[in-house]
Amino acid sequence: MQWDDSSLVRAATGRQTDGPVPVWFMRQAGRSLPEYRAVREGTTMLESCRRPELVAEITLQPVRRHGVDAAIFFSDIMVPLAAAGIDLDIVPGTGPVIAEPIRDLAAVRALPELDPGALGFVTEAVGALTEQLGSVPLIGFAGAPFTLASYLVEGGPSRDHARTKALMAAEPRVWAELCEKLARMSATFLATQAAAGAAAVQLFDSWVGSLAPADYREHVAPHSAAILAQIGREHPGVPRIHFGVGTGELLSDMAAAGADVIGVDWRVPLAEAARRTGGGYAVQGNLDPALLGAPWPVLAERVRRVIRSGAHAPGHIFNLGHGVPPQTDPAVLTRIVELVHAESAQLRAAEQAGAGER
Ligand SMILES: Cc1c2[nH]c(c1CCC(=O)O)Cc1[nH]c(c(CCC(=O)O)c1C)Cc1[nH]c(c(CCC(=O)O)c1C)Cc1[nH]c(c(C)c1CCC(=O)O)C2
Repeated sequence: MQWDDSSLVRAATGRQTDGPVPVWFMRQAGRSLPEYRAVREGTTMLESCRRPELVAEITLQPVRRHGVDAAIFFSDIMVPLAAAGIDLDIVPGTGPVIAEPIRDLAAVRALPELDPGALGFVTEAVGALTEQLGSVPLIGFAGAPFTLASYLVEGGPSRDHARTKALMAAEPRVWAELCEKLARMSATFLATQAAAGAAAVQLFDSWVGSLAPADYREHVAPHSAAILAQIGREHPGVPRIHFGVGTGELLSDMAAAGADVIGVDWRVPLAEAARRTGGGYAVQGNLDPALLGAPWPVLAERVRRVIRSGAHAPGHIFNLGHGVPPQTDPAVLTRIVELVHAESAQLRAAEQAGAGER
């Protein structure tokens, strides 16, 4: 495939070269960029996601500006649910809001299925993008069932996911049926992107870190695994990144669910994440986004620390530990890309030579 030799796909599949570590940022497209705010003006989030030309433009903006090694498809984890006909909105400053929260079997059974034909706008945008991106790989993505279910059950964003966890514990069969439906929608969304040319995919289980490992294994992992397995079967050349926040205790289970790359937030050093997942997985991360406002010398040293730690995994994709905060000065992101490109090969080699001596 066209992107097999890209630094991103090589790092993701255990074929990292001795060249620079690939770098991209979660939420690299978005409100930190003035050019994003300009083109989004007057168009709602969901409507923006349905316009292929706008999606392509927004996806390309951070690639042009920062020189990152991958684009991430501009969309949202809620887009396939909206395309299926679930009544929801994405409210600026709040996040996804569901008109009628899903809290019982009848509501789960009444949820529509996603017709792949309803995702024509995705196919069109990904197709246009893969042409315009040339050698730069496009990352497709979807939300994982737990994170999607949390929005559906709570009705909107939530800090503790209390209703979601209560439903999972008290009504395991309702929960399973809900997650099976969501897994089918996300798998369709991901497979559509991969079929149209995405070079890699990321499954976002952003809020799953609120679960204990036993609950994750019993009630969540099988559903995420079904999505990752379908991509592995249908698109064997497309590496799968599996990411969540606060997942230090879940990393090995999230890797075992069928990932090629384990996404790590800032709480666990990458070398430790590699150890917890048995040393066989590439890692992605994990600069603390809170440090983007720190003075450059401080930030630069943290960037170097992340690169050294990532050298202990078979592959490393540099990223933040979570998304770019909207107030970020975009010039700082460009500077990080330059630093990773200029210094990572040497830092990695030195770290690996040092590890060999110990
Ligand atoms: C939990 C989640 C959502 N959406 C997403 C996740 C998982 C990633 C994560 O953990 O952050 C995934 C997502 N959402 C968006 C992307 C696009 C690509 C990129 O990363 O650059 C991706 C990968 C665009 C977006 N999705 C959203 C925006 C902001 C909308 C705007 O600009 O008006 C963008 C650029 C809206 C959204 N959608 C969601 C939230 C929490 C928000 C923010 C609400 C707000 O603060 O306004 C749900």
